[in-house]
Amino acid sequence: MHTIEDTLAAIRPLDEAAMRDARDLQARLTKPPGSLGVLEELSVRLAGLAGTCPPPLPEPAAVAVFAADHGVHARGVTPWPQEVTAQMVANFLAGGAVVNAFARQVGATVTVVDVGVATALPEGLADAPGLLDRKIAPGTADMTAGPAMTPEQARAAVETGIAVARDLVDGGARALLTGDMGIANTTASAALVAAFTGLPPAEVTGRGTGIDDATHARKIGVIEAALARHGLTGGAPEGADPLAVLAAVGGLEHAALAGFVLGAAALRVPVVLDGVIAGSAALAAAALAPDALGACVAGHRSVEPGHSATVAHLGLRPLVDLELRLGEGTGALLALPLVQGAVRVLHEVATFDAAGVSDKPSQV
Ligand SMILES: O=C(O)c1ccc[n+]([C@@H]2O[C@H](COP(=O)([O-])O)[C@@H](O)[C@H]2O)c1
Ligand SMILES: Cc1cc2nc[nH]c2cc1C
Repeated sequence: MHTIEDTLAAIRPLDEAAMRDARDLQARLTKPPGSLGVLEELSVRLAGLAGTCPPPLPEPAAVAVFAADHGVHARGVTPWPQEVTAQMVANFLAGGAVVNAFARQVGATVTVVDVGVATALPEGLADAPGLLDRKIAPGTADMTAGPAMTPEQARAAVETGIAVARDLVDGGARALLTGDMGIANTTASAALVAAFTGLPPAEVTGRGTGIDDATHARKIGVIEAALARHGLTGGAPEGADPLAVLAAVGGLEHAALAGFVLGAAALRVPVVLDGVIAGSAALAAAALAPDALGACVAGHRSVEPGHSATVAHLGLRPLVDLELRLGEGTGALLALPLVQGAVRVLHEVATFDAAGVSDKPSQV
């Protein structure tokens, strides 16, 4: 059993010597210095994470799609019925969702982790390969009426995420990707972003799967009410326990994703984050262990305003910006070849010396 405490204790800063080696190597490769832009800094960071240069290629890759339902669904924050969470889990297991298509495109595996789906899965799916039944509760409670999770549920969900990260790495994965499925989870995400960044709900609440102006206004009001209920208006107070914030307004998938990020960081394996759900979970992970950010790569920039606020707060730069707002892990999967390419350069590109290429431009 890997507890939160063990995992936090194992998370260390990036290795400075490996990063120096990577910067030095980048400068000697047959390309103008800096010409790979953001990918150069990414390769340096992944060397620091691995503690060696070049770092291992981030492959094979594994997506974990954490699925759960939300009590706040009852407040009318999304047009979609709650049953769609279970129906999409069935679709993932049948290989018919966008996450499956994108995973096949890049050779990643998809593991669906039920941490809190409220509706029973269709007959015969309980034993499906690719499904982990780790249900902690049949959805959260309504965050406007009380805490979404008990402290025990929040802890169990974080430790489930840690265990899933460890099991995937034990199974050979060298890149972890976050995925999520949960009708109404953009409400919990926006509440977490507001709590961890201190920004007002009106600035960080988006339209999720697609909602009209009236529903959007109601969603903001619901988040304001939840924050007020839990003493989080204007942001969590200085010194607040991040686990308590997760329990107050988060989802079971958010807590599990926070654990997944912490688990990846403790194992020094890169974790490519998807959109606003993963981002809001990463805020919780970073509040628990700031050095966990060293393992995080922002795969893409989601349309959700709370996601831009999150990556700005965390100092992460999304690799892909395609106006996506799907979730499931789709944005992380699209970014994976960029992450792999960044590292492959350190393994395969010739140095000026070795290739006999002049390493200085002639003076003009
Ligand atoms: O990843 C994102 O940034 C993202 C943005 C908008 C929607 N989603 C997905 O849409 C679902 C939640 O939307 P909603 O409107 O029901 O809160 C959930 O299953 C998410 O995976 C995901
Ligand atoms: C159809 C559908 C697919 C999804 N995938 C992630 N969130 C989703 C929400 C809906 C509604």
